Amino acid sequence: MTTQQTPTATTPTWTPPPVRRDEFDAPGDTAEPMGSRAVGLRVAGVDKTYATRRGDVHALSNIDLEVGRGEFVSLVGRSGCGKTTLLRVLSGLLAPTAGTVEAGERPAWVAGRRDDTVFAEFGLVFQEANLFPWFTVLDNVALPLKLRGVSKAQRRTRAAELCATVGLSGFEDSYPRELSGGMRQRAAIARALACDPSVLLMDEPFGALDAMTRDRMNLELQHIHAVSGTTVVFVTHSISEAVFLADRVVLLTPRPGRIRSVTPIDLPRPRSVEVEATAEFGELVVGLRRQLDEED
Ligand SMILES: Nc1ncnc2c1ncn2[C@@H]1O[C@H](COP(=O)(O)OP(=O)(O)OP(=O)(O)O)[C@@H](O)[C@H]1O
Repeated sequence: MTTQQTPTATTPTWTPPPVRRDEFDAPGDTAEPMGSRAVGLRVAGVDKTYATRRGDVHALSNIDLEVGRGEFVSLVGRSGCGKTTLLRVLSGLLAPTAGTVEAGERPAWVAGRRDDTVFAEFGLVFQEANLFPWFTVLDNVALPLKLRGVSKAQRRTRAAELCATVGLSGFEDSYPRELSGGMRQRAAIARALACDPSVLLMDEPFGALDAMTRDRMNLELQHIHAVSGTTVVFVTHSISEAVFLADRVVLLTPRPGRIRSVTPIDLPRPRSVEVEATAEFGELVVGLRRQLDEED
C-alpha cells in the first residue's frame, strides 16, 4: 500500500519567481502626473452618512480620489476614520449618500444607482478569507469562473495557474481547514484574481496574520500586483505595510472621514524587506505617523 503525502498546513517554501524590471513598469511606477495616466478608479464628491437609531453618522465627506490604472494605493487612518466605508462604497456593497464612482471611464455609482456589470469586474479580499470549507482550494479559486459559465476544463486550468501564481501549487486538492492563515489568504487572493479584475479591493487582508507571515505576504502581493497589472486599493492599519506596498498612501482623517493627505512613495521596485531599513522609508513612515499623531 502506498501512503499518499497529504500537504500540511505549513507555509510552503515558495518564493516569488524573479520578476523582470519591465513587469514593474505599472503606471504607479512612473513619475508621470496623474492627469496623463489612464484612470483605473475615479471617486468624485463621495459622501456617506449612516442613518442610525441614535442619529446620523457622517462617515465620509467629499472624497475625491483618482487611482491610475495599475496603480497601488494604500488607505490608512485612525480606527473609525471611514476606510472600510470607503472600500465598501468602491466595491459596490454600500451606496454613497452623494457622489460618483467610475471604473475606467465607466460609471459604477451614479446618483445612488449601481452598475452591476462594472462591479462584477472587481475582485474583493477581506480580513477573513471566506473560503467555502467544503470546496477544495482549486474549486474555491475556480468558483467565480464557474458562476460565469466558464467550462470545467478551462476553469481548472486557470485556477491551477492562479494557485501557482500565489504559491499554492501542490495544495490544489487541499481543503481550507488544511491550510495556514497565510495560505488561506493566498487562496482568497487567487479567487479574487480569477476573473482578471480591473480593480482589486483589499480590506486588511493580512490583519489577522503574524508579523513574519505578513511580511512574506507583502512580498508576494507586490509580485502578484506586478504580474497582474491590476489597480489595487488596499486598506491597512499598518503605516509601514502601506508604505512598503504602495505607489501612493492616502491618509484619511475622521469625523467625518476626509482625505487629509496623499503621499507618493517613490521607492524603487521591486522592493525587498531591506528597504524598510533605509532612511527614505523611515522618513515616509515617520511623516505619516506624525500626521496621525496630530489628530490626537
Ligand atoms: N453600518 C454602520 N452603521 C452606522 N455607522 C457605521 C456603520 N459602519 C460604520 N459606521 C461608522 O462610520 C464611521 C467609519 O467607520 P469605518 O468602519 O468605515 O471606519 P474604519 O476606518 O474602517 O475603522 P477601523 O479601522 O476600526 O476598521 C465610524 O464612526 C463608524 O462607527
